[in-house]
Amino acid sequence: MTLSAQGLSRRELRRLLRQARRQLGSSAQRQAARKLRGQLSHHPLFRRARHIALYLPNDGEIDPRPLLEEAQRRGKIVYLPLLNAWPRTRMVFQRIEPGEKLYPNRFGIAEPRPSRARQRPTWALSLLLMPLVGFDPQGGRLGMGGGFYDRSLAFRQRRNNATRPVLIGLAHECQKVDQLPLERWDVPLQATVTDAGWYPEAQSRLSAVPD
Ligand SMILES: Nc1nc2c(c(=O)[nH]1)N(C=O)[C@@H](CNc1ccc(C(=O)N[C@@H](CCC(=O)O)C(=O)O)cc1)CN2
Ligand SMILES: Nc1ncnc2c1ncn2[C@@H]1O[C@H](COP(=O)(O)OP(=O)(O)OP(=O)(O)O)[C@@H](O)[C@H]1O
Repeated sequence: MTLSAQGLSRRELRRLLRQARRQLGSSAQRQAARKLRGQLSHHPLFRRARHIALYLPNDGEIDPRPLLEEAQRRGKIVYLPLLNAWPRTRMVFQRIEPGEKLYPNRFGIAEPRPSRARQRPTWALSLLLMPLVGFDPQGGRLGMGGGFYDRSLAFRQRRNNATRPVLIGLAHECQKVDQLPLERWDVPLQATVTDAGWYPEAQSRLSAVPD
């Protein structure tokens, strides 16, 4: 079942889709997280990426922690988003180590203590696995509304031949929408992966990755 976005504003879509993902119970969440790892962990995009950014789940988001642990086991370098104290609209990516102590940010999402030496510019990441509120099979993405990811990726608009990082959205199947209304600053995703599969479907067979 796919939700039709027709006639709905971004605000209304956010409310409906956040509600849908929050309604998933803890066993459904655990199963979705396991299936998500199954969808990605053997894929060349994941296997060949060395610098991978993920997130810690919030507000019913699909849980990428099994993938995060898999990446650490394989010796990859793992990054989490870190909100800047100033300007507050900026977000950077900072590497974390297994077992590192994390602290809640102003939204209650755990993040590492700021350390400039451990941050990597977004354009130098291999793979960015992004949280989202809604997606469409054409690469459209709807976020929480803060514009944090869009701003971090604005360099893509200026250099639209940039191949790094590969942008992949992670979501529950219930976050799929037929077609999202796009804004001028929206950066398209190369693919979205859910517990049920890849969108567009052909990406599941893709093997080339720039690094
Ligand atoms: N897991 C995760 N981490 C992330 C993001 C995300 O979407 N998911 N972000 C992606 O941008 C950034 C944080 N952005 C966020 C934006 C809004 C809210 C949020 O819960 N807003 C509440 C209002 C809370 C408040 O103002 O105190 C709400 O809208 O209900 C959370 C995170 C960085 N880290
Ligand atoms: N490149 C940018 N430069 C400046 N402002 C931006 C940029 N991208 C987005 N914004 C601002 O961020 C706000 C939120 O954008 P939008 O509703 O698209 O967020 P989102 O994609 O849902 O959130 P996120 O990117 O954090 O997941 C908008 O009001 C927009 O003005």
